[in-house]
Amino acid sequence: MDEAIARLSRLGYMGLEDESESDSPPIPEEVQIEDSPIYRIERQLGKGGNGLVCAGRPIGPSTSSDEPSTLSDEPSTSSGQTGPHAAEVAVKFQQKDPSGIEANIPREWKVYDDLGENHGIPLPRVLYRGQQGDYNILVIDLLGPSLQVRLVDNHPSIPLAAVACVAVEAISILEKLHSRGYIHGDVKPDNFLLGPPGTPDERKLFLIDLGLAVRWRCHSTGLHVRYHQSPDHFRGTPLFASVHAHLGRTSSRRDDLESLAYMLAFLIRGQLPWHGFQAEDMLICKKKMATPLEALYHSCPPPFLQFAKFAVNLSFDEDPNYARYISLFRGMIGQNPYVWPVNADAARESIEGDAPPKSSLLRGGLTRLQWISIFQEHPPMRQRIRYNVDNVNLPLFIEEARADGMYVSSVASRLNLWAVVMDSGTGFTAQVHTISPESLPQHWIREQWARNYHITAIAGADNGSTLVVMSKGPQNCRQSYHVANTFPYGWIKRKWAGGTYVTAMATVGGNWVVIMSSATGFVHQVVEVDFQYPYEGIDERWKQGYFITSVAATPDQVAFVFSIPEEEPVGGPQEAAQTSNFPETVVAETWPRNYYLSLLCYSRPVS
Ligand SMILES: Nc1ncnc2c1ncn2[C@@H]1O[C@H](COP(=O)(O)OP(=O)(O)OP(=O)(O)O)[C@@H](O)[C@H]1O
Repeated sequence: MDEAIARLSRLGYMGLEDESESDSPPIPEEVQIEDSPIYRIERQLGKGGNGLVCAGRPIGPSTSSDEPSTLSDEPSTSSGQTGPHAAEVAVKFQQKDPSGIEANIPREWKVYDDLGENHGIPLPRVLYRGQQGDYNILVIDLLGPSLQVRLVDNHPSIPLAAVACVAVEAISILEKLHSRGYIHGDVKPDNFLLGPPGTPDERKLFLIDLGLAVRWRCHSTGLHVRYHQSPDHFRGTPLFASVHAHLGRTSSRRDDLESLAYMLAFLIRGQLPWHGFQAEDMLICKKKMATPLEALYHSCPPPFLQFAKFAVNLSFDEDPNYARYISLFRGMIGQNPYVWPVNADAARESIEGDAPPKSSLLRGGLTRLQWISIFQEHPPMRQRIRYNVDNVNLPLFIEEARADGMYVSSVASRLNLWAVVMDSGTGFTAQVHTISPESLPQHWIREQWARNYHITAIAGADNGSTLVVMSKGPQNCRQSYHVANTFPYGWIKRKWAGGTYVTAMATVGGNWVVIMSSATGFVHQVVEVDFQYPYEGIDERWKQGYFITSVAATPDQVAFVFSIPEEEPVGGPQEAAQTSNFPETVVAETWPRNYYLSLLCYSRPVS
């Protein structure tokens, strides 16, 4: 993904001062780019993470007699005259990359280019663009106030029907943008503007700011982009971003619609339950996931809740049923939409779609994670499993199974008792284990490393004690571990770059412990981190050929590591189960099919 377009921890509101302001070169008093007229910069219209937008008035003639080249079929709001009565334009200043490393063309320009002419989306027309001094400058149609200004800042209580008008128009605009292969990526009240006051467009809704727009459909193949998650990559405005955006998932059409659902709740309520943690985008994400939609839309007319349910339950590459969403609001707009400050043309245009609502909801508040077990097909072998084992009985069980030719393959902990999986198909030739009462037994691990043992399983108890299992064979490897109180994705990524992969993972007393090894037999690895069981991420990764090779969870967060093995593993696809009791009955059902428990993890339910 393009790093240059990521905007972390953005303020999200026009009017808040940006500390970097003083470092920016001064905005020119006059602008002339390419063959444009000379524009006098008159006043600031808004300020975003990407630059400054000002009103400009043409005061001198264009150096060319040609009309400005236009990129849209929308009616012009500029008259072509110069002087005090000439129509104003909006001038967007974006500072050039001082390092000169980034190509000096803002992403937004490329998106406008790609959309070409006659795109049919209500965006401001691009009149001119070019560079002057330290700035990339885009001259576009001047529009009117944003929804933030028109409906929130200047309107103590917005009629619900007016918000319904916004809903239908915004859904229709997003549908048009999506149909051109793009998603907006930053849906929020600041980015929807009404037309200029006093013009026929004054109640028409426009979308601005394509700075974070990305393609959801590949230009050349027409295929949906591939699913991926980079947990450290956030783009958008935290207040309105979808939970998938917070979690660093590849953007798709559902993200714009989920942001729109939050925007509508914001217009109705004037704030959102996660207001106040703007900088801490992961806290916002947690709060979003923990807030039932029924609470978010409490005492709102049902169409808003219904739309939000549709939006947050869309899967990654599902086609949104825009016509159906619009039809939800039709009854609210009433017979005479002209009384509202925003047109609702889309409510009249659309016809209701037929697709029934999905019955299985992907989200609706936090799920209580408990036992997560992963099963893998394997040529017939012996497997023995014990759970609720205390520190005294653990060595006895392990010795007994060892005497029968089995080694520990996986361990987990629940309520300070251990669960142990032992089987005859590990390929290990020797094994040792220890229970350390507090944190990681670093000294013991180093001793075993010196004896050519490697960490092959690890579990942590709530009381901080750690069970570490180290094994020999079938091949030697170098290992390193990392302990952190947040999921250490940055460290993992750095180690991936050095050719090592995650081979074991646990959480101990709230800390993540991750073990990475060389010579793993993996050729690629990705992670899936979520605040609930990531059904969709697991399915997508399985479809892409990955296998789950590690899993661990805190009470409210779960991380899966997926790997592509060097050699195709023997056996069929993996299976995963999520159960509140120890998965004994699942095991009883899978063993006769030669599916064996390969990974196990327990997450304390959230109380
Ligand atoms: N064509 C326009 N007419 C009138 N005002 C505009 C226009 N374009 C932008 N603005 C004002 O400037 C603000 C910032 O514009 P824009 O979102 O394009 O900039 P940005 O730097 O990409 O912002 P952000 O980081 O918030 O996305 C808008 O919220 C709006 O108030």
